Amino acid sequence: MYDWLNALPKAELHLHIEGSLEPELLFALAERNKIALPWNDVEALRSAYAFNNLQEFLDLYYAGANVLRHEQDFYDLTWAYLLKCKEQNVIHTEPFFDPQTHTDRGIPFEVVLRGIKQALVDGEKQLGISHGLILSFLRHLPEEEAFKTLEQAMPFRDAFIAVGLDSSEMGHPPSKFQRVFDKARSEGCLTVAHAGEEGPPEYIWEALDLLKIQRIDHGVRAIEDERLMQRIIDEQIPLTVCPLSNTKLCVFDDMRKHNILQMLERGVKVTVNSDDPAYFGGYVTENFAALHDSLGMTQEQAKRLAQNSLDARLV
Ligand SMILES: Nc1ncnc2[nH]cnc12
Ligand SMILES: [Zn+2]
Repeated sequence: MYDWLNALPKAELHLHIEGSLEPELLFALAERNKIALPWNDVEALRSAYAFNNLQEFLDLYYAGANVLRHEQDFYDLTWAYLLKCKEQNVIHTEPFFDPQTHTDRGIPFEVVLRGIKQALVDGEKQLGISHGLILSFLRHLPEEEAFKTLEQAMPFRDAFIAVGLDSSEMGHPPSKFQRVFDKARSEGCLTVAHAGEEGPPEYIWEALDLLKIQRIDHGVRAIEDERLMQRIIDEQIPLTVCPLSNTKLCVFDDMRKHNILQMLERGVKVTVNSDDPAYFGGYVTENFAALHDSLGMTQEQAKRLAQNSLDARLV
């Protein structure tokens, strides 16, 4: 089944490029950039990948990103991810990048963007993988900081297709960023947002009504609100679901309790994605395989999920 799932043509619509930083590359970049790490070796780092919630993961994810300093580092990170896409027949990808994770450490915005974008452009030419890059704001930081980031991004407007919203969800509702998203849309950006990962269904309503998003990232808690479910089904609003992430971050305590197939059968446009594959134990194919192993996903369901990902592309 793994090989069959791997061979399915698919798009990945929810992937944080910083979350594809494998421990081996992290150590290699630390050595190249002469950065001391708090872990003795790759195995010690990997064994720290045990999380009880989103915040515990984010603390390690931001610490790991500290080894990314130069344009070439961002290029190498993105290229390694694209090679994985090639291996797993991901023919189109729409990665997020978190500029504030880097600009807050003194890395210029353009260093980050140039490295990632050049790899994506080379990936189109050399690997035949198309892309649309998404600039994601960190929601635990103030609105003002997001405005500054959008301003920094404007000279590079052609390099990305959309803005998104990620990081610590609880206590940081989409409404906090309504004005930033208004501005981004006025500049021609499409919009997506993480909502309903740990946060309540109200955050999904806000993301739809205030941020006017094209797609919901995660959205698994929509199932708690029947009126919201009806809207998502009627309007065929895509959900970018990340099964391994959801179990690693204890959104579901067991893959057998995941609601993705229940949503699929109700007519929700759900897709399968890896979120932060280096931290959660696998790329897109491993996510599909987990649904087969734990939920009995059939080949017919897998085909519909893969087709949804191709249909839900922003570009
Ligand atoms: N799953 C996730 N939720 C929120 N922010 C993130 N940043 C990276 N991965 C994330
Ligand atoms: Zn995410």
